[in-house]
Amino acid sequence: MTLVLKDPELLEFRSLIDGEWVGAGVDAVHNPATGALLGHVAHLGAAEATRAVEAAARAFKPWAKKLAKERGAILRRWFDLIIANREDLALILTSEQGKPLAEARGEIDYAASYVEYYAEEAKRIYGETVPSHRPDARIIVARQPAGVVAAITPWNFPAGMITRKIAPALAAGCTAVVKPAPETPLTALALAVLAQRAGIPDGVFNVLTGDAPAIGQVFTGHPAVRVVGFTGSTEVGKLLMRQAAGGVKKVALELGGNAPFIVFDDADIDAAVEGAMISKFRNMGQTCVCANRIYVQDGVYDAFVARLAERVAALVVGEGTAPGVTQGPLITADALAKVERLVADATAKGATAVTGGRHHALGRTFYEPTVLAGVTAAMTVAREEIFGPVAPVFRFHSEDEVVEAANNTEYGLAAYFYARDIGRIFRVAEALEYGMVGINSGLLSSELAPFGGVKESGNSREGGPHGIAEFVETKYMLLGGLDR
Ligand SMILES: NC(=O)c1ccc[n+]([C@@H]2O[C@H](COP(=O)([O-])OP(=O)(O)OC[C@H]3O[C@@H](n4cnc5c(N)ncnc54)[C@H](O)[C@@H]3O)[C@@H](O)[C@H]2O)c1
Ligand SMILES: O=C[C@H](O)CS(=O)(=O)O
Repeated sequence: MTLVLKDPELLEFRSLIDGEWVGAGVDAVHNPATGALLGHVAHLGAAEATRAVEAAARAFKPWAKKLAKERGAILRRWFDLIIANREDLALILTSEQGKPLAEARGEIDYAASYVEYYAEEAKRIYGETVPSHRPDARIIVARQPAGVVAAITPWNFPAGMITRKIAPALAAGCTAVVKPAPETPLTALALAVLAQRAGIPDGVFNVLTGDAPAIGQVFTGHPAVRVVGFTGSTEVGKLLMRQAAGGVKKVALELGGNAPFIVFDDADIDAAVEGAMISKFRNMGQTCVCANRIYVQDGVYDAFVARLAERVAALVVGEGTAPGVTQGPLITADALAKVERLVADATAKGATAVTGGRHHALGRTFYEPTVLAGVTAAMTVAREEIFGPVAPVFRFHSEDEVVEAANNTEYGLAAYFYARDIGRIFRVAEALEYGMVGINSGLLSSELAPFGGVKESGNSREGGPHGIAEFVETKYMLLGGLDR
C-alpha cells in the first residue's frame, strides 16, 4: 500500500548516515489498523552504527563552532519545514502508529514546538562568573556541548520523542545519531529528510534503522559517544545504562510510568472526568503519562464511575484516518495480549467491567475502551503499566491512605489529582513522589516545562531551559596572572 502524500519524497525507507541515504529495504513496516504493508526499511547493524557515530564525531567540531544564532536559524528552518509538511507527516505517523489523524496532527505540532523552542534556546545557553578567592584571578564557568549524542526512541510518539531530544542536543552544539523504533521508523526518516532540507549539515543528524541490540551496543560502547539518550521501557533503559557504564557516558533516561489519578470528594467531578478521559485515552492509553490507576474518594465514587463510563462508551474505535474515529488500534498483538491479560486478572479477582472489557469486534489489535470498577491493589493492573485503553478505578477513604497507595510503586513519572481545597492541594502535591504532578489537569506536556521522572521512571528532563542540561558539560576556568 503506497501512502498518497503531497510530497512523496517524505516517504523514505533508507537510513541517513553522513548526509547519504543508505541501506536496502529489509524490515517490513505495517499499518497496525489494516495490516497493510507500508514498505521495507534498512536493517543496519554495528558497522553502519559505527559509521554514523564516527560521522557525527567528525561533524561535531564544525557544528559546535557555529555561532549559537547560526545553529538556531537552521533549527528554525527545520521547524518551519515540519509545520509546512504537517499533513504528510501526520498521515505517515497515523499509518505506521495507528493514532487518530487529529492526534497525529497534534503530535506533529508538539514535536515541532520543541524545535521552535530550542531554536531560540540555543542563544540562551549562558555561563557565569563567580566572585574569586584570589585578587589576581577570576573564576569563569562555561557550558560547552557534550559531543556526540546517541538516541534511541519508542514507537508511541514517533515524532515528539525524537525532536524532544534532538532539538536541544543540536541547539547546544552536539551532533546526533538516532535509532527509532522498528514499529514506526517512517516518521523519523521523514523528519530526517526535512532536516537535510533545512540545512542541518551532513553528519550532524543521522537516523538509522535495524538491529536494535547491535546498534545499541555501538551507541553505548563507542568512545566518541558522550551522551546516550533513551526513551522507552524501564527494562531496556536499565540495560542501556549498564552497557554505557563502561565508558562513563552520560545516560539520559525517560522510562516507564504508573500514574495515579486521584479524585477527592471536593473535586469538580465533571472536570475530573474530562481530565481522566484525556489522560487515560490519549493514544489509546499508550502514553508514558497515562492515568494508570484512578483513585476516587468514597463520597464521589459512584457518580464518577457512572459519568466516566458514559464518556468511554461514546469513544469511536476504528482506523485513524476515518472521520470521527477517536480510538485506533494497539500497536501490536503482544500489546493486545497484555491488555487482555490484565483485564482478565482484574475481573477474576473481583473487578467488574462497567463498559468494554473485550477484544473489539473490529478484530486485529483493536480493544474496547474499558472502565473497571471495584479494582484493588491485589490486581496486577495496579502494578503494571497497562499501555492500553483500560481505566481501573479504585475506591479510597482518606488523604493519607491514597497518597501512600499512589506512591507505592517503583515508578515516578507523572501523577494527577483533582481537589479544590488549597491546603489539600499543597499537601498532596508535595507528598507525591513523581517528577510531574498535574493538579486539576489531565494533560501536562509542554515544550516549556521539564518533562521527566524519578525512581525507575528515569533521570532526565526534556523541555524548557532544563532540557539543555543533558547536552552540555560545565567547565570551570580560572584566569590568573591579572595582577602583573
Ligand atoms: N518517559 C517518557 O518520556 C516515555 C515516553 C514514551 C514512552 N515511554 C515508555 O516506553 C515504553 C514503550 O515504548 P517501547 O515499547 O518502544 O519501549 P522499548 O523499550 O521496548 O523500546 C524502545 C526503543 O528501544 C529499542 N530497544 C529495545 N531493546 C533494545 C536493546 N537491547 N538495545 C538497544 N535498543 C533497544 C527499541 O527498538 C526502541 O527503539 C513504555 O514503557 C513507555 O512508558 C516513556
Ligand atoms: O509517552 C510519553 C510521551 O512523553 C507522552 S507526551 O505526549 O509527552 O505527554
